[in-house]
Amino acid sequence: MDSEGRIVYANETACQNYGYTKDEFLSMLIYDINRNYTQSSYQEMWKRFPAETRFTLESTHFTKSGDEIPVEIFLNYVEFEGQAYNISFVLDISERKRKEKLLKSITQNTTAAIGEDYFKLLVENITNALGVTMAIVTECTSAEKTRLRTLAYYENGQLQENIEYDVEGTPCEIILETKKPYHQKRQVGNDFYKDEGVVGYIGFPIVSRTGECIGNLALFSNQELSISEEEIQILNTLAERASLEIERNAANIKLVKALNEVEDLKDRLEAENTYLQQEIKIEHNFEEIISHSLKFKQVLTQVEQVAKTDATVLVLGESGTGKELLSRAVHNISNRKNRPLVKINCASLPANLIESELFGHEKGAFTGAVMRKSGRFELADGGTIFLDEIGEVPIELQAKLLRVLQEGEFERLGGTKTIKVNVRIIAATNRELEKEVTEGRFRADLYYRLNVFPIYSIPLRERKEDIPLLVRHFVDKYGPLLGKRIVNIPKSVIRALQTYHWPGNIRELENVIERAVIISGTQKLELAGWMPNKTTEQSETELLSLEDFERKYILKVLNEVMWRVSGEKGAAKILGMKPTTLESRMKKLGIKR
Ligand SMILES: Nc1ncnc2c1ncn2[C@@H]1O[C@H](COP(=O)(O)OP(=O)(O)OP(=O)(O)O)[C@@H](O)[C@H]1O
Repeated sequence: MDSEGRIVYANETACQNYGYTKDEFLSMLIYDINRNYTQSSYQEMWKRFPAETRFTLESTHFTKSGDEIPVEIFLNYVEFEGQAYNISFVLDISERKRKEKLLKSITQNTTAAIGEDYFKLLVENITNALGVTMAIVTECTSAEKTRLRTLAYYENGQLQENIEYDVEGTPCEIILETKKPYHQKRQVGNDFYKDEGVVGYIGFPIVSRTGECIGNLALFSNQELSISEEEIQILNTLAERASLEIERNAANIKLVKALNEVEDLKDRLEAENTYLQQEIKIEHNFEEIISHSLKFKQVLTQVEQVAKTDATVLVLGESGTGKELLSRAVHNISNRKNRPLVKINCASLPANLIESELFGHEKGAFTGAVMRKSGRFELADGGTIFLDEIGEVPIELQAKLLRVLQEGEFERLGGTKTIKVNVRIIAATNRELEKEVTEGRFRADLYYRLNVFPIYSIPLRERKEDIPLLVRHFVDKYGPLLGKRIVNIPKSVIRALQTYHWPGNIRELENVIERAVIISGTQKLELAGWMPNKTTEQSETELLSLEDFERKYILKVLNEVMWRVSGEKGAAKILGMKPTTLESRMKKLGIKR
């Protein structure tokens, strides 16, 4: 064409593509096929000549049938016989434009998607838009960047299972090293891909905010893979977005983890709170361990010694001797005193419930487990657990208990997650554990683990010198509660109490005093009908000769039947002997009314 826009020559291909004959062309102006031009804009363009002799433009051309075709025009300035001409080579770029349009639409299609969904949509849309064989988005599995894991993988018209692979020798390796896009139009330098029939490759680095290459976006093609600058730019933008999504994913994982931790803590606090509220309702008087007997002082010294350590403590002794009181004292003067002391009475729960009480359970672990529940070990984390009546723990559960003692870990019932706790253990029992071990009811290994620091709680009958103090203590405790002011505790009362052998120990004494406070009519403590028959009774644990035992038993029966020897309700009948035999036996044993 010339400077006026007149077409002076058109070749065969132009005629074919535009649908005009050569003659028709020669009578046409450039504006007939390029409707974007006005006379002045054509002049503007022409002004670039002759300073620039060749340049490129993108525009659209119309065919004779009215189709608008996107074109790339390579303009060339020539002078011929004193005339200036522009020779344009026109390239139909419909296909490229179509792809670009599709690629642009990916940005729109994926704006709403996040995380994994974004990656999936991305590879699917890219594969379809560019007509490549497969597309992947990957992430490095470690800081060394030797392996990549796909976050989404699309091939053969569908999403594939994610894979992980070594980067060495793959084109992805080059991207990770250079942090730049890498394009192989028709010659992928990798045997593996060749085997797969891959010839074209283009990959883009996925770079984190800190400038690190954390993965890539890669396209593989079984045909030559030509790609325009614009397409490269779009793909780069998509890779940038992928980087944000990878970071969002990582942040999400952290967030979910943190949320779970918060949930766990919340559960624990709630459970701890409920537990502590129950505990507050239970009355404690551990501040006051009443004693001045030397023997008991030694016990208290032991309590002090062991409290400072984290050692497991086993408190042994008869019922009612103050084992729980001592256990609480250990906790209260230990470094864990500001964390809870969590108690569980192993005798008060059915065997199947002890496990879930101790270790907690997951939702649905058994019928009725409608919610996840933390166990007492979790509640006691950082504090102390008091396992009362440890001798009652079913043998099946003892191994699990041993594991907590040894490793500090366990799983919730129905759960697989191992929970680690830092709990100090205090166990108490009135059973002879050694005997339980020999008889196979208690695991030896658990016994040795528990028996690290045994403390023997002394029976009251072995420290009768404490009785006056204890009586005073309980009188002062119950007097105000019962609206009584008892000032005087007669020596005779104390003496009577001291002659009794107290099988129920301090708990029994406490009950007797409470009752005495109730029945005392004056400011003087009265035992009323409690003592007479029992004061002289022998200790149950005392071993007697057969003769002494016979005497004691006959006396007991005689007392029961008001000393009637013969008759239906007489002692002889109960003892299964003739009245005369009983009388002579009484005589021999020196039994008189
Ligand atoms: N030294 C003491 N001073 C004051 N009160 C005491 C003392 N020892 C025990 N008691 C009281 O006696 C009662 C029984 O004590 P505790 O429950 O500690 O005994 P235990 O040995 O754990 O009993 P069991 O084996 O039956 O569980 C509690 O009311 C406790 O407060």
